[in-house]
Amino acid sequence: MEINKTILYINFLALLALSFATMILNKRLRLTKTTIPSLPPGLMGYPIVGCFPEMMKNKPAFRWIHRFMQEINTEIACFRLGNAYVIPVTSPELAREFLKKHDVIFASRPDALSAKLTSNGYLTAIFSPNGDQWKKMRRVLTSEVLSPAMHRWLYGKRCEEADHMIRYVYKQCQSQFTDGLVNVRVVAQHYCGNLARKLIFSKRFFGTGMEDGGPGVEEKEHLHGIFTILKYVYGLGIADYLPWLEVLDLDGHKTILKNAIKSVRKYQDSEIDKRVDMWQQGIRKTEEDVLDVLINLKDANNIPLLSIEEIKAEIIEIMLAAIDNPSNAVEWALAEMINQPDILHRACQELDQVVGRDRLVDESDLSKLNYMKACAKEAFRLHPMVPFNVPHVSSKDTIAGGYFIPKGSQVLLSRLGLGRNPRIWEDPLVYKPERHIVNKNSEVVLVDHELHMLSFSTGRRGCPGIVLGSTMTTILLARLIQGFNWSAPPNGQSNIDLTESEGDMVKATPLIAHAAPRLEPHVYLKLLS
Ligand code: HEM
Repeated sequence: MEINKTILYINFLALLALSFATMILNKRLRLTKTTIPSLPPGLMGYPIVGCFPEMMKNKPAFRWIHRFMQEINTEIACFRLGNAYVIPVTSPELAREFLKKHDVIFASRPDALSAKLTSNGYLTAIFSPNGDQWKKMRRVLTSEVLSPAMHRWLYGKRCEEADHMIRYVYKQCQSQFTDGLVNVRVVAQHYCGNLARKLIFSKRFFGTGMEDGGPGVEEKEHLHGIFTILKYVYGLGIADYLPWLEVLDLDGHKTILKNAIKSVRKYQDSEIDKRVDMWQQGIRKTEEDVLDVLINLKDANNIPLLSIEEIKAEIIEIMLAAIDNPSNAVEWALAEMINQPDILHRACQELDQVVGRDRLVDESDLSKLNYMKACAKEAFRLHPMVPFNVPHVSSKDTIAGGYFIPKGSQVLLSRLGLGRNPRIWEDPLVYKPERHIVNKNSEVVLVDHELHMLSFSTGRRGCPGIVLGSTMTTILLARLIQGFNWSAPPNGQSNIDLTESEGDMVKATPLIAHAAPRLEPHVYLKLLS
C-alpha cells in the first residue's frame, strides 16, 4: 500500500515535471515564432539625449540624416532624439504602409514646443494631436474654408491677385531702372502672400504697399515672419525633443520662433480684433471673406463655434499652409525651364493653343493645360519646399516594413528622399515634366496619393487644401509664362544657377531673370487702366 502510494506520488511528480517542461518548451517555441522584429537600422546615440550631439555637429540635420541613410543603403531608418524614435522614410511602399495601411495609427502629431507655440497651445488643425480639437478645426477647414462652394465664392479675389501680379511684373519690365530684370522670388511670394491676405482679410496690403504694386514694409515683415516660422516649426530643435532644456533655449529656436510669431500676429490680430468688433457693433452685415465666415460659424446651440483665439491661431496656420509651397515651386520651375528652352517653348505653345495671346490665362483654362501642370508637379517632385513631411506619430506599437515601430515614434516621410528616389524615378535629378504625362487623355493632377512623391500627402492628415494649392501654383506659373518671355540675365551668364541652399531646400540665390511682355499690348493696358 505504502509502495503504491510512493509510486503514485512519483508518477504525479513526473507528470507535473513533464507538463512544466512542455509548458516552458511551448512558451519558448511561441516566443521564437513571435519574436519582436527589430527597430529600423539607425543610431541610438547617447543616453538621455540620443543623437543630438551628432546632429549638432552635422548641421543641417536633414542632409546628415539622408547621407547616413544612403551610406547604409536603407529607405527607412531610426534615430533616437531624447525619448523619441524619429523614423525617416524614403520609400513609397513604406510610406503607403504608414499613411494608407496604418493611417489610423499614425494620425497624430508630436507634442513639440515649436508646434505648441505656433498653434497657441494646439488650437489648430495641422499641429493638433489626434483628438476632438483636431477634428473640429479640420472640419471647419474642409467644410467651410476650403469647400468647393467657398472656392467658387472666392474666385473673384483670386483673379484680382493674379491680375495684380501681371501688372507688377509688367511695370518692372517697362521701368527704366530695372533693365527688364525681375526678382521672381519676390514676385511669387508677393502673389501668394497677397492672395492669402485677400482671401482672409479682403486686403492685399496691411499698409499702403509700394507705388509699383510691390510689397511694403508691412508685407515684407509679415512674409519674413511666416517663412521664419516655417523654417523652425518641427525644425528638429532641441526643446522639441528635450522639453526640460526649454528654458536654456540652447539652439535659439524658441526665441526666433516667438519673435516671428509676434511679428505675424502684430498685423493679423489687430485686423481680426477690428473685424470682430464690427460684427458685434452691427457695423458689418454681410460676409465677404474667410475671416467673416470664421467669425460667424455657430455650433448646434447657436453659440460661436470658434473662440477669437482659435480664429487667430487658425489664420496663422492658413498663412503658413498657403504661401511657401506654391511660391517655391514656381520659382524653381521657371528657373529650370529657362535652362531648358525646349520645355519653356512647349509650355508656351500649349498656352498659345489653349488661350492665345489676346487674353490672360484664367483658372477655367487650367484643366486643358496638362503640360503646364506637369511642369508644376515636376517642381514639387524635385524641389520640395522642405525636406520632410509634417511628422506623424504612432498611437500604438506597430510592425511596418517588417520593423518594430514603438508607440510614440515620429514618422517623417522624406519629401526629398521620395521625390529623388533613384529606384522610382529615372534620372531623378533631371527636371523632366513629361514623366508625369501618362497618356494624352489622362489629366495631370498635382497630388500623388500613391506617394511616389510627396506634394500634398494623403490619408486622414493629408492636405485639405489640394484644390486651392494646385490652383494657386498652376495659375501663377501659367500667368508668368504666358505673360512674359523669360531669359537668363544678359550679364555673360547663359544659364540660371540652380544650386540649392545648403541649410534648406530653396534655390541658393533668388531667381532673377529677364522678362519681356509677350502678349498683345492691350492685355496689359487693360490692367493698368
Ligand atoms: C501647393 C500648396 C500646398 C501644398 C504642397 C501642401 C502640402 C501639405 C502637406 C504635405 C501636408 C501634410 C500632410 C501630412 O501630414 O501627411 C499638408 C497639410 C495641411 N495643409 Fe496643405 N498644402 C498646400 C496648400 C494648402 C492650403 C492652401 C491650405 C489651406 C488654406 C492647406 C491646409 C493644410 C492643412 C490644414 C493641413 C493639415 C491637415 C491635418 O493635419 O489634418 N494646405 N499640406
